[in-house]
Amino acid sequence: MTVPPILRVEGLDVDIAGSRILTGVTFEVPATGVTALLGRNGVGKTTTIRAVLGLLPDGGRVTAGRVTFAGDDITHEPTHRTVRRGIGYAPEDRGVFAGLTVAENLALAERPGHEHRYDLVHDLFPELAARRDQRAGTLSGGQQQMVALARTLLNDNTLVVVDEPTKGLAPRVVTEAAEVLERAAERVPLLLVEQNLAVVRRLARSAVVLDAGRVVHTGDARGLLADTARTTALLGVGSRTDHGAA
Ligand SMILES: Nc1ncnc2c1ncn2[C@@H]1O[C@H](COP(=O)(O)OP(=O)(O)OP(=O)(O)O)[C@@H](O)[C@H]1O
Repeated sequence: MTVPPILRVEGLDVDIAGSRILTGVTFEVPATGVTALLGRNGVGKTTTIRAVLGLLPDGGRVTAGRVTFAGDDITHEPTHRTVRRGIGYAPEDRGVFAGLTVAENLALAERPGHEHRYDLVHDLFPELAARRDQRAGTLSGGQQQMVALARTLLNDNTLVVVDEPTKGLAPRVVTEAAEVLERAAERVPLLLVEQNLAVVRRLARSAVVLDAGRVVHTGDARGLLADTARTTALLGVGSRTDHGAA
């Protein structure tokens, strides 16, 4: 029996401030494993995620197409309702409250009516348990990324969206982040925006590639990355490559 995708994006057009940013974006996220959303800088990866979550900036709107989550149309739904359906989101800027402790940052993410998986979070991130009373603003970038991920795993989400989790991290920390993402993906499907191709190679089963606001490739991630010429053509030589995910 084929398991239906957890997320389906069909023919999505998005305008921001009168400019067309996404055109006919169509892809599916399987209900298990990691799906990588790839592409050069500025091609529309974050906009795609934000459109799914109802988080487009002022002046941004979905002008055509449909987003379906677990079989339900969520296209024009407010973010709080979409999130309550079970989508966790770790944004690119991590969204950590610097003045609050680790424990307070986690508590803020608790969603009424959901089971809170502190057992899972402390198992995946023992360091956060040890640093529970430390202000989040004094954590390293890698530790703040852990807080952002931990918040998405605390509630029993059925999809977690992670935007550039390894950006700006030292190679050793990238490896740690990749390990945590790999373990998280055993529990919940991930839609992952990632420019470090070693991380993508390690984690992703399928890949969606955007270029200039359009999908230019969907399919098996490792097959794509094994084809150097195609990878270079689609992602450019400027993509961060094989640092720190081994
Ligand atoms: N608030 C906004 N106002 C105007 N244009 C925007 C806004 N947000 C995004 N854009 C434009 O939309 C396009 C896609 O941006 P987006 O951030 O989605 O790309 P990206 O693939 O995530 O890039 P990066 O890898 O640099 O994060 C860019 O041309 C960007 O300038």
